[in-house]
Amino acid sequence: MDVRKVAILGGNRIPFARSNGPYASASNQDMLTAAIDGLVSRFSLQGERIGEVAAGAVLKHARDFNLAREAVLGSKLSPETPASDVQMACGTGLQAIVNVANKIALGQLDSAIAGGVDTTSDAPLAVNDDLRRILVRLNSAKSLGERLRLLTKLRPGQIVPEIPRNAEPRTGLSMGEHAALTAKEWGITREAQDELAATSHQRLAAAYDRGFFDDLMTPFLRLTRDQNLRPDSTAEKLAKLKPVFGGPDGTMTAGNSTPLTDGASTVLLASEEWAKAHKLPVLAYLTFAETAAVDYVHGREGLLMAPAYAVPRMLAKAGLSLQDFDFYEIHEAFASQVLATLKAWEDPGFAKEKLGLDEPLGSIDRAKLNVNGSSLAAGHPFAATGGRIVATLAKLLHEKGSGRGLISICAAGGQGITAILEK
Ligand SMILES: CC(=O)CC(=O)SCCNC(=O)CCNC(=O)[C@H](O)C(C)(C)COP(=O)(O)OP(=O)(O)OC[C@H]1O[C@@H](n2cnc3c(N)ncnc32)[C@H](O)[C@@H]1OP(=O)(O)O
Repeated sequence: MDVRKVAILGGNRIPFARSNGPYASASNQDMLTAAIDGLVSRFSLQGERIGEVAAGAVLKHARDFNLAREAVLGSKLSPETPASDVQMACGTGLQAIVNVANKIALGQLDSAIAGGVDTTSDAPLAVNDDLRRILVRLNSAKSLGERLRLLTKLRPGQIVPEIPRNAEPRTGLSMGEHAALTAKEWGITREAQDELAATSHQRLAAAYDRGFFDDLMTPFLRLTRDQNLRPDSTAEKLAKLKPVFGGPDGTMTAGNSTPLTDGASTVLLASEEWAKAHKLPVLAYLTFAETAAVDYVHGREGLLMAPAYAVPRMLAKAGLSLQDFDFYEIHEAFASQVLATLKAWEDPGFAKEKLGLDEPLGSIDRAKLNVNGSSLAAGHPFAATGGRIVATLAKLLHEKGSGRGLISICAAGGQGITAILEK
């Protein structure tokens, strides 16, 4: 069977909002539907039966058991468009894109929309296990007596809801606390983290100023730009913030960590034939992808270091070196995570002991890293980050007219997902 090329035709996102800000009353469904409808109007897809929509959210209400399908039904796409949910923590958006890309490559789909959404404002609250069991049984109780018997089992302590923590269930540590351990292990300085964060804000602001996002974004609830963006960020200003992870001597602050964010993103992918039939230019092709997972539970590796393993595997399959790229899109979960990953790739010991390589991957040209800013400035609505990055990189390659870009995204659960886009 011939494997077909997978074309990226465009992306769309709503501006990202800070948690409990302008999108506080919006649900995942509202935001994902808006991100899909932005693509629909930009690419004239009203009533179109797309091959498949794949999307997901990290924090999901029970009512959203197939969030992607509900968003399709709320959108202007044909209601005959199939849809499925994907979950890989912060890798969700890119995993959804890779899933449909593989189906396009195999000829199972001609067109697809993939993406993700998250809201920490509308996070689902869980109820105590005992209370849940009682409520489920109450729902099917056959008599008043049975209902009363069940209600007498309720205890006041069971009524308090459980608020989801941004923490790893197997260690109890938050992602920030995990990242702080890795920052210490790799000797990542506060200055380097603040410098990276300031650059992210300055580059995102410059990209807005030159209209880069004009055809990648649809305003939502009156927000027209990422709310977290502070164009006047400098390393000097960031140096004044107090540590939030890693104790009083920690190097991680609210400025060099991603904020809790609400938002959604989508990407339109297709076969070359479908793109041609719809007279749509191809921005870039998705050519390789890889996933990796690390054992952070027993302390063998840092929670967010899996991309450091996925990238060398992907490069080996692609026959490329780390330096063979025009753009590097490394998701800035925390500035320290990006810097630890870059340091690992430069380290001969890591190459030998962890990757089984004779030589380290080497360093990258930092001028090519996150050239239009990344998650520290834009914010990070977990599952929406993959779509933001793919849409940004595809457009960068289209503007350049040729070249290759590398994507690297760390995810909770000790996982990582990476991809290569080419023009
Ligand atoms: C999920 C996966 O699978 C993988 C991943 O991506 S891991 C990453 C997941 N994401 C996270 O874990 C989110 C981590 N972030 C957080 O928990 C919170 O944002 C945080 C604890 C870091 C900070 O929360 P907060 O205290 O509410 O932040 P916030 O009030 O906005 O900022 C604190 C201060 O810093 C200042 N500040 C923030 N950014 C700044 C900047 N760029 N320049 C100057 N000042 C800044 C704010 O103005 C504020 O100052 P004041 O106290 O004087 O008002």
